[in-house]
Amino acid sequence: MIFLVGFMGSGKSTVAKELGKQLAMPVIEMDEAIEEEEGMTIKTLFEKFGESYFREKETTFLKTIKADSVVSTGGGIVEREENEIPLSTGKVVYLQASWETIVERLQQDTTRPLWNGDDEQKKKRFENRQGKYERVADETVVVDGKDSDQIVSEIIHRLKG
Ligand SMILES: Nc1ncnc2c1ncn2[C@@H]1O[C@H](COP(=O)(O)OP(=O)(O)OP(=O)(O)O)[C@@H](O)[C@H]1O
Ligand SMILES: O=C(O)C1=C[C@@H](O)[C@@H](O)[C@H](O)C1
Ligand SMILES: [Mg+2]
Repeated sequence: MIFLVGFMGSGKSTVAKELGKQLAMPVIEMDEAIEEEEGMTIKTLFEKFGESYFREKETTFLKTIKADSVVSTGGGIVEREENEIPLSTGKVVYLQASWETIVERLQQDTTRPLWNGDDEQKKKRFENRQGKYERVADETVVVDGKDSDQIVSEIIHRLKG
């Protein structure tokens, strides 16, 4: 199992697709799976039931993953300490993006419920998460200025070595 972790916009979904292809492994997109299960977008889920409801679903879903796969986790997977147990059953790869890269990529985004409010609030969340991603990571790959092919090659190289 390979778990990709990182902040919103770090490229987990994009990289997971390519990595799955190259390693011939199935890809699990946690956000999409939860949206399917709940029959609504994450944005609506947050609006209707709040963040803690979503976190509950996220933890439950994470625990059910059994197949050897590339898992694109939600950006907030490190918000709950108990998620570290299922994460530790696989290799955790942290896609580390700078604040500037995240802002550039998500400038126009309106789909992510926690990508709202003022910049200071968003940056605080970003900074607060850094240590948490590092704590769960087996490998950290810096993604700034790299395309997804480069990132995928680097992940494969690291996991082999
Ligand atoms: N290496 C890259 N270089 C440039 N743009 C990228 C790269 N990887 C992803 N992107 C772009 O950045 C945006 C966010 O990428 P993506 O959805 O893969 O992030 P994510 O980590 O899955 O985010 P979330 O945690 O919110 O699901 C997308 O518009 C995507 O096309
Ligand atoms: O960073 C976060 O807390 C989130 C990231 C997304 O992947 C979604 O899981 C959701 O929007 C929450
Ligand atoms: Mg994603």
